[in-house]
Amino acid sequence: MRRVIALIGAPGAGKTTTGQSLAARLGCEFVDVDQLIESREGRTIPEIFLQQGEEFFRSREQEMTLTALGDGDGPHSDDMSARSACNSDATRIVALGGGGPLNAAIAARLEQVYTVWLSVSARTASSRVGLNDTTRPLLLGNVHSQLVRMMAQRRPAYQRPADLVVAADELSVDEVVDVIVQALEG
Ligand SMILES: Nc1ncnc2c1ncn2[C@@H]1O[C@H](COP(=O)(O)OP(=O)(O)OP(=O)(O)O)[C@@H](O)[C@H]1O
Ligand SMILES: O=C(O)C1=C[C@@H](O)[C@@H](O)[C@H](O)C1
Ligand SMILES: [Mg+2]
Repeated sequence: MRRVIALIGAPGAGKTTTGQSLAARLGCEFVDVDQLIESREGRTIPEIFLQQGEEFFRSREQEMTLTALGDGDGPHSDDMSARSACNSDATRIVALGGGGPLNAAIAARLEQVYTVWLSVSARTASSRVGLNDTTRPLLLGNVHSQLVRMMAQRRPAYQRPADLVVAADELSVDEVVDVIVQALEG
């Protein structure tokens, strides 16, 4: 049976970067849900928010996330341009969008896969996304204060499904991958 490892956490936590690196280390498939949505929609996430609003984005996010987290037999493989080359189809790494775990259907599915919460402080997240980020519609304005508010609100949704919590403030990408691999082997 296919093993799915889901990476969750705030914007800037490192889901995409860590997911790519973990997939390379394990030699397996990688899917980034944000990239999948952009590729399926043929436009960027800020464009989707601007043109059709957050509600539309969230419904696409639910659909794409459930597809990515699916049981491995779904129609995912051939048309997921965001996946990386892999030499094993036993495992798939899925990096969710930052808001994915707030959705009830996604939260339920996260209970059935191995979920890793990349936990960082708002300070770390804002230094990583940059104070003038324009690619994340929910952070427009004061990035740091938006992240403080968002992360306080989301903490339970990240905590609940997590099989592994990686406190990633002080860790390099390689070190985060080491922690995950050790937990998977342990
Ligand atoms: N452990 C780390 N140490 C230092 N920099 C990191 C680490 N993880 C990620 N980064 C850097 O932080 C930035 C944000 O990382 P990334 O895009 O992977 O975050 P994300 O969780 O996918 O964010 P989003 O939810 O917005 O997609 C990137 O520039 C990345 O190189
Ligand atoms: O935190 C969020 O709600 C979001 C994070 C990004 O990954 C994107 O999914 C989108 O910008 C929304
Ligand atoms: Mg990302």
